[in-house]
Amino acid sequence: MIKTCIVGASGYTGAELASLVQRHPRFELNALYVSAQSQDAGKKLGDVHGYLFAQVNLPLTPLNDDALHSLANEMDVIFLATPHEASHDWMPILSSGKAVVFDLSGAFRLKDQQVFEQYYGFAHQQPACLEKAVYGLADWFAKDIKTADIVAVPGCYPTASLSALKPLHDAGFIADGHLPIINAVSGVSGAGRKAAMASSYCEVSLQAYGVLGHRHQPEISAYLGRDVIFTPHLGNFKRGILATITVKVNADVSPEAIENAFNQAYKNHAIVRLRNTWPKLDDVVGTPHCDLFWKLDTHKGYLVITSAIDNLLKGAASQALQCANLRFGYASQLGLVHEVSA
Ligand SMILES: NC(=O)C1=CN([C@@H]2O[C@H](COP(=O)(O)OP(=O)(O)OC[C@H]3O[C@@H](n4cnc5c(N)ncnc54)[C@H](OP(=O)(O)O)[C@@H]3O)[C@@H](O)[C@H]2O)C=CC1
Ligand SMILES: CC(=O)N[C@@H](CCC(=O)OP(=O)(O)O)C(=O)O
Repeated sequence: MIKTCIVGASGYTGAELASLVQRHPRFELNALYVSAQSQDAGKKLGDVHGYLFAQVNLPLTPLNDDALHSLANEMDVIFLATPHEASHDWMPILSSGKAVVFDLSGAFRLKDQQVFEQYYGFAHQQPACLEKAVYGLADWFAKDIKTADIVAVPGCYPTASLSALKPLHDAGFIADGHLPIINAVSGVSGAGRKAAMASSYCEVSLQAYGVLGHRHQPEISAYLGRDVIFTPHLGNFKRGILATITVKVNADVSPEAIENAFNQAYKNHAIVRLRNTWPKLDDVVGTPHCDLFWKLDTHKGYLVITSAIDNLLKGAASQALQCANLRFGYASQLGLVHEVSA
């Protein structure tokens, strides 16, 4: 069994990861960590998150310097479900041994350090780790993930957006001079578990935020290979992201060609489902899937695509596990979806 630990296990994505690893046929959940100051220190994870009651009984251990140093050689896999700053600071130690590190934060996704500082508000000081980090968009970068020692698991909005746009960009269908327009709504769990005014129950009402300045815009652009307009919205529901994306396509692009491009991109990818109707959040929440559906206006040359994911699963925890599966030589969906017989 592959020895696995989760740092930041009391948070929303960390708890989902614990649940997935616990049920996985090849990974073994060995330890759960929280910060040295954690209010949840010493509690069982199943007592903190009721849905894991009697399922995950490991305690939440405060992480100290000694543990940090030993994890790198004791573990085979370390999942970091921690704030960007903590992942940034700890990565050199955690990645210095045999463990492969899968970081759910944004600390190692953007290769351009100036852009990183502009969007994350602090200077990147781990250039060697940044150089080694591979972007973990599992259904697109499997070849690189299979040999990586550090995997930067994508953000939730970039996962929804790139899954929809990459087949079109790579096929050369997107018209030059037109930026894809991404409007996406996320549930409040995207903001994490800690209390904050903006994500407080009575304060949340459907609203755009981070307009023309959200850190996921450069992430989407960097891994798509072209600029985009990205507008996130916060919705008054707990989980899920629905992204509606409008793209101007070249004049000769037919509905059949688009269908073909999506079919080619996702054949043998059980996690991405090409739907025959507009996906709803309820179709994907609690699942590792990304659901896609689209329609082309052949007269105007505009394509509208809808992409739906669970932000805590395909947008974070289950995609991290897809990456770990790939890295250890398994099918990316192992432990995430059941095989369907014909
Ligand atoms: N929520 C989402 O939809 C997504 C989140 N992400 C990213 O994943 C990471 C985790 O997100 P999420 O689970 O939502 O966050 P939460 O706020 O829910 O959880 C954060 C976890 O990290 C721990 N933590 C906080 N501060 C520190 C610290 N200084 N050192 C060590 N541990 C710390 C917390 O425990 P404690 O405070 O008890 O120590 C908690 O276990 C973040 O980087 C986030 O940006 C990525 C994609 C989607
Ligand atoms: C609703 C909400 O607040 N969502 C988060 C995105 C969560 C995510 O994908 O996390 P990374 O920070 O790891 O990129 C936000 O907009 O900041």
